[in-house]
Amino acid sequence: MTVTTEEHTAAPPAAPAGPLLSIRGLEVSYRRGEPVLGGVDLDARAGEILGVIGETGSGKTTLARAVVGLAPVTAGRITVDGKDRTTLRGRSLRRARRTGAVQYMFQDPLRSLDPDLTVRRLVAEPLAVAGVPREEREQRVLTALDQVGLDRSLADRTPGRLSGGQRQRVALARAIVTRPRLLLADEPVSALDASNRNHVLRLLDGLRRELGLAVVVISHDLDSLAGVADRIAVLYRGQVVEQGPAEAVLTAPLHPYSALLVASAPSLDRTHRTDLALLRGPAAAPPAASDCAFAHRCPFADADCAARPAPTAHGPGRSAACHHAPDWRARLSR
Ligand SMILES: Nc1ncnc2c1ncn2[C@@H]1O[C@H](COP(=O)(O)OP(=O)(O)OP(=O)(O)O)[C@@H](O)[C@H]1O
Repeated sequence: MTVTTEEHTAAPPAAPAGPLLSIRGLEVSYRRGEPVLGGVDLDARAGEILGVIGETGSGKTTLARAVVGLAPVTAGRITVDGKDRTTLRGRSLRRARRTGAVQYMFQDPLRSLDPDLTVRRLVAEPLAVAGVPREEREQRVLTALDQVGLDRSLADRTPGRLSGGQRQRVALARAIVTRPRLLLADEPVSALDASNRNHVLRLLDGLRRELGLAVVVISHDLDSLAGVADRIAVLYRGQVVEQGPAEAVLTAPLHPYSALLVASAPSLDRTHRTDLALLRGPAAAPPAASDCAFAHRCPFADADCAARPAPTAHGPGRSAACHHAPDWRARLSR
């Protein structure tokens, strides 16, 4: 599949010195609830794919929604291209959304695409919202369809007459048609079969390279992030417990929870299969009151784990929030 950039002949904008997306100390609480995100720090650079992995309910969707101003941020700061988005309200928030510089691809394309609109209109909609002149829209729509490998002959179909993979491409075309700087893709392949999954992941890979996009791919499935993410952040109960280069996280996880995910992923486990029994086994006896999100499930928890572990650097761009990150692995072989 080719990803064309007919209209994007200009080189992608030079990558800014800092990250395109920067999240610091992000807290989100829904009304009367416990914080769903409790102090998240994350960065994504232009041209990079950041994978965010976590089990159901860990706060992945909330994280993406917070970036686009759809979740109640109670503390922290989110900047995109150096501009603070957490302070945007009312008209300035609507104006920022309309530009389409940050795009959020919803989890379920069947539910997020209006069933009565044709592909042409669905993809043109964000352009109309962004104020792109009508006469430019048709060409931009066709270019976006080409970019996601969707045959132009499908432009007059409605979502109900498309396959799951085609619908996901329509959602992707809608997301890139405004030439965003940042794309948040929420479970973009979870509803697809293996072949379509690979196509969509390759598309994301091509698009971020050719358009210089920062892409955040949210997934509960480590296998689908493995081939595409440059870096991976592991979310557990609203906290980033580990982040780092994908290869490092996947081959030598520093947090026991990441290790459990890696050892459980069918196509990933290479060396840690024997760890699984211990990692899945009964928790140690964590302190009665522990601020570590994982202590209640952790086979290595002890008195040290009463306090919440601060994310500690373990090399460039690598951190883990675990008191025992340096030593738990040694205990596996005992
Ligand atoms: N609008 C809301 N109001 C109240 N609670 C919410 C709301 N949206 C999400 N939550 C709660 O926040 C927590 C995190 O939900 P979120 O959807 O962010 O998790 P997730 O990791 O994306 O899960 P999944 O993989 O199942 O989509 C859950 O406990 C959920 O019930």
